This record gives sequence, structure tokens and C-alpha cells, in this order.
Amino acid sequence: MITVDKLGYTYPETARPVLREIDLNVPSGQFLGVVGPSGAGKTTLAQALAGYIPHVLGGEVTGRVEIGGLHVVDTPLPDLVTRVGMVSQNPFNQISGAKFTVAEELAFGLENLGVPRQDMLIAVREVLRRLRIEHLAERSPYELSGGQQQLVALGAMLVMNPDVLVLDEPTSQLDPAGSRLVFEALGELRSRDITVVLIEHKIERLAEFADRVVVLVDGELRMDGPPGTVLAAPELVEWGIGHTRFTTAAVRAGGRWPSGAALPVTLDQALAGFGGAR
Ligand SMILES: Nc1ncnc2c1ncn2[C@@H]1O[C@H](COP(=O)(O)OP(=O)(O)OP(=O)(O)O)[C@@H](O)[C@H]1O
Repeated sequence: MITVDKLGYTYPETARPVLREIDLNVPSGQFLGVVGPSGAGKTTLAQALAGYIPHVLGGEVTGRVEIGGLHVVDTPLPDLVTRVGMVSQNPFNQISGAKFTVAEELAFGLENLGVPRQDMLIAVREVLRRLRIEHLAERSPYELSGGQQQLVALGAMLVMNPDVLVLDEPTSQLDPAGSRLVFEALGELRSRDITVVLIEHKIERLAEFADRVVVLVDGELRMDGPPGTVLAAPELVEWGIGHTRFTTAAVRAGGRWPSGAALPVTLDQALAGFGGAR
């Protein structure tokens, strides 16, 4: 569970806060999507949730961020990493550099925690299977494509079984099939009560998989609600985020979209609406 209370943040050596008065409660097991235009503060928010802010990046934090009851500012990073995992935009930066194979890389975090070898092997095998990367197990993490590295970076977090997983565009380098696989794997985390915060430009995927979506604009949370409501809001166009193809089609269809029906954000909703209009 995540509790954010009036969070504000200013980077070191800058004057203007990039996060302002953010209030956000995310219950255990919820899949939250975060959208917003470039420069809105999404990555900064992710870093504040994962404790990189202020523990690595410094700067000035106001308000509170709590992860599972731990106050992030007061908790040393090594204590936070067992609770919250972060997959950053650039998977290459997440490779430890200490290991020769993908399987060893995935085991690295558990090894540091002193998890018995047999349990470690079972956990690594399970993650390799879930992300369908068994064939990469003996490869060097440095030889992989960007998309494959994204899967390994995600696997390295999944294997730790954190309470909260924060992901910053984890599928940006993946093909559609790989991207779907990641969204499905994240969707399954609900049943393990893991909270997922996903920053994502692919809003069609969020429409399909997220329980809730928040919109960050210029460091402020401007909208918060179910994907069907938030992603169809007219303001998203004005803010440069845009709509899904299904919403756009219904808007452009004019009178052919049933009057009074909510605009669709997924393919199924669009088919149901247009089918009903026939
Ligand atoms: N290390 C830093 N020092 C100073 N300012 C920074 C730093 N990192 C980011 N910023 C500024 O903070 C603001 C928010 O940046 P952030 O990367 O969080 O936005 P974003 O919504 O993730 O954007 P994008 O979608 O382009 O990744 C921007 O104005 C950016 O220039």
C-alpha cells in the first residue's frame, strides 16, 4: 500500500518544484497507471516512490511518502529495496555488472538477502518461465536486445516479490507481443496483492489492464479515476496526452456513436457501442 500526502519535490540546484501537493493512496494489489505529457514529473514521482528521491538524488522533499507504513524519507534505501522495486526507463542501467548470465543476474538480489540456493533457483526458474525468457538464462545480460534487457530488469524485480512495483515505461523497447506479455504478468500480480504503479505512454494498454489511472500535468495530479472515465476525458487532448484510437473513432463517428453512451477506451467497448448502433 502506498500513501502520498502533499508531496512536493525540488531537484538540487533548481528553484522550481517539479512535484506539487501530490495526494495519492494506492491500496495493496491495485494496478495504477500514471499518464502525463513529457516533463510532467512522472519519472520524478516514480523515483520518489522508490526512495531514489531523496536517498540517491538529494533535493528537497516536502510532505510524506509511505510504502507499507515505512516513511520513505526516514528509511534507509537498503531497507526499502525489499519492499519496493523499480524498473527504470533504461534497462541497461539496471544490469548489476557483477554477473555473467541472465539467471545469475536474476538471482543477484536474493543472493544479497542470503536466500537459500534451492529457493533462489526455484524463484528464478519461475520468473524465467513467466516472462518466457528461459532461452536467455545462460546468455550474458549485455548481449541482449533492449527489449530483452527490459524483460530481465522486470524479472530481477519480480523475483524479489516486493510489496510495490514501480515501472517507468517498462515496455518502451518491446514488440507488441513482448509488451502484452509484460502487461499480463503485471495484471497477475493483483492475485499476489502486489501494488503496481506503471508510467506508460501506451494508453491503450492501460485502458485494458489498469484498475485506475491518474494524470500528472506540470507536477500536479489533475485527474484520478477508472481508466474508462479518465482516458476518455476531453482534457487529455488539450494536455498533449491524446486518446486511444477507439475513443478517437467514436468521437469522429459523430451520430454513429450511440448518443448518451460513454466513449470507448478499449476495442471491446468500441465494438459493443458500434455493434449496438447498427
Ligand atoms: N536531475 C534533474 N535536475 C533538475 N531537473 C530535473 C532533473 N530530472 C528531471 N528534471 C526536470 O523535472 C521535470 C520533470 O521531469 P520528469 O523526467 O519527471 O518528467 P516525465 O513526466 O517523466 O517526462 P517524460 O515523459 O519525458 O519522461 C522536467 O522539467 C525536467 O526537466
